[in-house]
Amino acid sequence: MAKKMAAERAVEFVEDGMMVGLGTGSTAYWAIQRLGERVREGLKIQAVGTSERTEALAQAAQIPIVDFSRVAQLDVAIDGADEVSRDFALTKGGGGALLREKLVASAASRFIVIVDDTKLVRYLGKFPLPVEVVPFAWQLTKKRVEAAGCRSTLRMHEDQPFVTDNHNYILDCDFGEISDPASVHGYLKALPGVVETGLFINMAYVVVASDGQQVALHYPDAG
Ligand SMILES: O=C[C@H](O)[C@H](O)[C@H](O)COP(=O)(O)O
Repeated sequence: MAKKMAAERAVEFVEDGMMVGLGTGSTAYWAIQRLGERVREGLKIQAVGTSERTEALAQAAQIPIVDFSRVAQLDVAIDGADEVSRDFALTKGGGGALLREKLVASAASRFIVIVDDTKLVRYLGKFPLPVEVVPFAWQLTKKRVEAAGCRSTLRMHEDQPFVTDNHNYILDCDFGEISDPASVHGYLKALPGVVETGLFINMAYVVVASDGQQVALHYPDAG
C-alpha cells in the first residue's frame, strides 16, 4: 500500500503532452498502472521504458511507448529506489535495470523517486550496491571492484548469472555504510569492465515517500 500511494502521488506530476520515463520494479509498477488509467481517460503522453518488463507493462496499460533513441529530453521520469540517503543519494538496481534507469533519469527535467518510507536511510549501504559489468573477464573486474573496499557477489538467476537487458552481469557489492557515495561511484566507474553503478547522486528532483497512511514529498532543494 505504501508503494502504491507514493506511486499514485507521483503520477500527479504528469501533465498532458509530456514525455515520461517509466521506471522498473514493484513501486514503478503502480505508477504505470495509474498512468495507464489516466491515459485511458484521455491523458495524452508518450513514454520510454527503463526495461523490457516495463515496456511490456506500459503497452498492456495502453501507454504509448517510443524508442528512447528518438527522444532528446524527457519532462519527468518516475522510478523506485532501493535506498535513499539523507542527502538524496540513491541506491538502485535491485531489479537489475540500473543502466537504462540512469540514462532515462539523466534525460529527465524532473526525476521523481517513489519509495515506501522504510527505504529512507541516513547513509546508503545496508542494501548491497548493484554494479553492472561486462561478462568478459568479469572475475578480474570483480577483484578490482573489491579493491574499492567491498565484498561482492555475482547475481544469479536459476543457477546461471543474471543477465541484464543490456546483456551484462551484476555484481552486488557490500560496502557497509557508504558515507561518500560520489567517491565510491567515481572509483568504480573508472574501472575497465564496469558499465555503471547503482549510485544515483544529485539526480532526484523530489522523493515521494509513504508509510502506507500518508505521503510526504522531500525536495533536496528545500535544504
Ligand atoms: O533495477 C531496479 C530498480 O532500480 C528499482 O527501481 C529498485 O530496485 C526498487 O525496486 P522496488 O520498487 O521493487 O523496491
